[in-house]
Amino acid sequence: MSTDPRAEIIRAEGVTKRFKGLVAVDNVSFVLREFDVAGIIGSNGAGKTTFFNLLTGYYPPDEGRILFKGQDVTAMPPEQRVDLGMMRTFQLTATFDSLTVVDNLVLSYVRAYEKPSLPALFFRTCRSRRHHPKVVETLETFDLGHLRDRVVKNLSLGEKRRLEIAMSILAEPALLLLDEPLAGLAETEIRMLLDVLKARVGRQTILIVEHKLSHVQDFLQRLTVMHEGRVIAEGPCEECLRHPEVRRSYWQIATEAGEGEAVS
Ligand SMILES: Nc1ncnc2c1ncn2[C@@H]1O[C@H](COP(=O)(O)OP(=O)(O)OP(=O)(O)O)[C@@H](O)[C@H]1O
Repeated sequence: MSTDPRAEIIRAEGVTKRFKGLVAVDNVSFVLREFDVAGIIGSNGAGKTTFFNLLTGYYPPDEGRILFKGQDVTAMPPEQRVDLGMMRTFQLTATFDSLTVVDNLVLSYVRAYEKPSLPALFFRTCRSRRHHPKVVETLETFDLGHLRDRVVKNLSLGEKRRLEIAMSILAEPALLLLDEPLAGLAETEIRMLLDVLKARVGRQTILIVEHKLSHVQDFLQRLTVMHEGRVIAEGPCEECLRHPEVRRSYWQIATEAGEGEAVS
């Protein structure tokens, strides 16, 4: 029994997911508490994205269960989990590409705070919320002001990813899940995004799947390392990276992250 007084945000209990003969996630248990900022790493095919998909409801587990803020959500579809406060980004971005940047932010704001009917969302509410302080502040924080009226399909990958994360943070979800948020970004964009994420530490519960461990290591409080569907190490980053099985299975990424001495 844990003595940590912080509220539990998400708990996975012995979850397993099989694809035909392949066990993609193998009996994984995992807990995140309020304001934890945690990362999941693992080599290609380790099961990270499948585990994300189990947490967020894109797949039902074959075994085990998922609890969100104490509620069993194992059979709940993704959109209902979003309504409960679980928000994720994707490796490939998920934005409304035929709308402008500001209208994407407005949709995120309205969905999170006003929950209108769909026609109201598009025809009435949007225009009147373009100057809402939360929307304006988010444009500034994410350096999206100059792109405010740009149609999203004309943005670069980095700009789109920034927008997607801005949309998620604007909604202030109880749990923010980021699937490789830095993939495909230039160094300056990475630095900008990391500054925004660091500013959320202590204010938001965040789970990040990220290959570029060196970038996120200094603000992750906890790391979970997966290999062939299993959790092989969990705890503070340095401790995990010293773990013998991690050193065996994960040395390429650890080396990329500047951990060459520790794992050679
Ligand atoms: N829909 C699916 N159907 C069949 N097999 C799948 C499916 N999704 C994932 N897999 C397999 O499950 C295993 C885990 O994949 P997953 O994408 O979760 O790993 P990952 O750690 O996220 O890898 P990467 O870092 O390459 O994204 C892999 O062997 C993959 O081929």
